[in-house]
Amino acid sequence: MLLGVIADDFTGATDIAGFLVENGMRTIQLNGVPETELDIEADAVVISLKSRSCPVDEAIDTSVAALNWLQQQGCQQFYFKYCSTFDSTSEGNIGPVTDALLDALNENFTIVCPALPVNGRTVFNGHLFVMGELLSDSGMRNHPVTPMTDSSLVRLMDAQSQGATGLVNYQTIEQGAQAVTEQFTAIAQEGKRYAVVDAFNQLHLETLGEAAKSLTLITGGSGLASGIAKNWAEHLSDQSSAKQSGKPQQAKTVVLSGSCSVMTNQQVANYTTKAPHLALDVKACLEQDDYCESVFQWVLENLDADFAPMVYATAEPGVLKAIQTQYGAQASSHAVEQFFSQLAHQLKESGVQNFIVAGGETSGVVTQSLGVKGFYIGPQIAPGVPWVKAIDSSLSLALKSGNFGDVNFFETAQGFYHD
Ligand SMILES: Nc1ncnc2c1ncn2[C@@H]1O[C@H](COP(=O)(O)OP(=O)(O)O)[C@@H](O)[C@H]1O
Ligand SMILES: O=C(O)[C@@H](O)C(=O)COP(=O)(O)O
Repeated sequence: MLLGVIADDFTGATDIAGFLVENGMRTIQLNGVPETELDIEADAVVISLKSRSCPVDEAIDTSVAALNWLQQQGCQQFYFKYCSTFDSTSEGNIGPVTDALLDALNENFTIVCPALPVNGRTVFNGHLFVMGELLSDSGMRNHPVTPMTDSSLVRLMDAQSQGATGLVNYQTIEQGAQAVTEQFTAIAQEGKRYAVVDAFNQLHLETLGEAAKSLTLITGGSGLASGIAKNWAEHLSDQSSAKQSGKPQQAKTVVLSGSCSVMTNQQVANYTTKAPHLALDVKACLEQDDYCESVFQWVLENLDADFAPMVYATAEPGVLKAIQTQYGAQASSHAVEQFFSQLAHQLKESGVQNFIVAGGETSGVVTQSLGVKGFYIGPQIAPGVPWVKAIDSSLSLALKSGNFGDVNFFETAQGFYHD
């Protein structure tokens, strides 16, 4: 095993796993740190955690446990994968986890690279942009769990971490990998532990990948994965069969959407014109014991429609705010997550095999309730969203990050089935 990835949520994990596979690495994704011995044949292993918004101590403990396991498997380089929109709570888990991983590895320097230009996430002079808008002006300012109101990565990292942060801007990156590596050394010599790196196109990421070759720990979004995978090219064998094992089969399918992101709102609105759909009643989730049972029955009645039935909690910012004011942000999001967890479990028991899920946190609870230990990575439905197939059952999942995919995503995903 060459590369070990620690991802802070489930959609984030499938996102980077998809890019590693696309770039020739045989990749397996595991849900949490395995408790038993696993016989794995892979170039890269991605461990998905649910550590983006949990308490800091828990995020540190699970991340370091994942690192230890990956070290035991012989991994030589480690990648802490977080969101391309740097999603973190006000206290922040990205800084503390980065510090803990550096300490555990006995290293004193790493980079901070959330850029994912193919999905409109770019970094310019240390500021993060989403589709051309500053992060703090984008839909991310209204995120239900991790609202992002600052776009300066240097400021965010300084506020969350123990060390100081430097910047490698695009002018240096455009001079090539050698110049970037020298800048890393200069920043480290100033006593800084992290360098935020600019990147607003694929070429920047390729240069950064080359420059990061000798770093033991890399932190970032999935964009840098292609550059990192290329560094391992000479060690890789044929990997087409691994991609084949991740393909979904024609089977009963359901769409579950627990994301309130801007793109998911558009995708849900579009899909309601084509497929049976049911909007979740958050009040009923919180107060009515038999609510899940009634939604479950509705799904069963609609499984034979041309397009899979969709249950969604997805709401526009105004509606979401009203719900959060009435019931509390934490209580309502917890109730919605618990609802999807229970519903997914019941649907699996009744024979549904394909789950298309929107939302990172939502994907986390659904995957856990389905009891899947790990995945083979299949074809990409959209950049950063591959179909994945359970290693221990016939379940297939499409775990979509809130803002990924185009408006037809739910429909497009169902076009990948084979008999
Ligand atoms: N209508 C709603 N009311 C309250 N909370 C909601 C609602 N819809 C979704 N949520 C919560 O918002 C969070 C969305 O996060 P997530 O699933 O990670 O989506 P994304 O990928 O868009 O960030 C989840 O915790 C979910 O339960
Ligand atoms: O990097 C990204 O944007 C994604 O991989 C990701 O982490 C998305 O998280 P959610 O928006 O919570 O799905």
